[in-house]
Amino acid sequence: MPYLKAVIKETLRLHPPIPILVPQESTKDVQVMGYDIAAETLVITNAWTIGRDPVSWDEPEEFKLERFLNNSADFREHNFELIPFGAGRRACPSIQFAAVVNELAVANLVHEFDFALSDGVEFNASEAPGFSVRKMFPLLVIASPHTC
Ligand code: HEM
Repeated sequence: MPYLKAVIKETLRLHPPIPILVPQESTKDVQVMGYDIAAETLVITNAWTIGRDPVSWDEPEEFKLERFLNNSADFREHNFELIPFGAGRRACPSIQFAAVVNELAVANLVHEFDFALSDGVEFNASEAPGFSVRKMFPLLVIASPHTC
C-alpha cells in the first residue's frame, strides 16, 4: 500500500488534473509568505508549477515515487508544495474519496492485468493544455490477464 500511495502522489504531483486551480478572490488585505495581497485581488494558483518547483522538489521533472515512501506528505495537511486538490477552505471536498477511488482503480488494474506498450509505441507523458489535463498522445497498451 505505501508503494501504491506513493505512485499516486507522484503522478498527481507531476500531472495535477486541474493544473491551474479555480481562481479565488481575497476578501480582505492579507499577507501570505511575505507577499501583500490586497482585498478583492483575483488569486490564481498554478498547482502544476508548484509540483515541479526545484526549491521544494529534488529532480522535480523525474518520476521518483521513492520521494513519498518515507515521507508523510499528504494532500490534506499543510503540504503546500503538493496541492493537486487545492488547499484550505476551497480545497476539493472529495480528497479522501478521490484518493481511495484512485488507489482502488489502479490496484485492481495492476492486480488483474499485465501491461505492455504496443509495438512501435513509445511512452510519452506530455499533456495537452486545458482547464483539465489530458494526454497529448493517446497511450496504446496491450493488457493481458495477469497469470500467477
Ligand atoms: C483525482 C480526483 C480529483 C482532483 C484532482 C480534484 C481536484 C480539485 C481541485 C483542484 C479543486 C479546486 C480547489 C481549489 O481551487 O483550491 C476541486 C474542487 C472541487 N472538487 Fe474536486 N477533485 C477530484 C475529485 C473530485 C470528486 C470525485 C468530487 C465529487 C465527488 C469532487 C468535488 C469537488 C467540488 C464540489 C469542488 C468545489 C469545492 C469548493 O469550491 O468549495 N472532486 N477539486
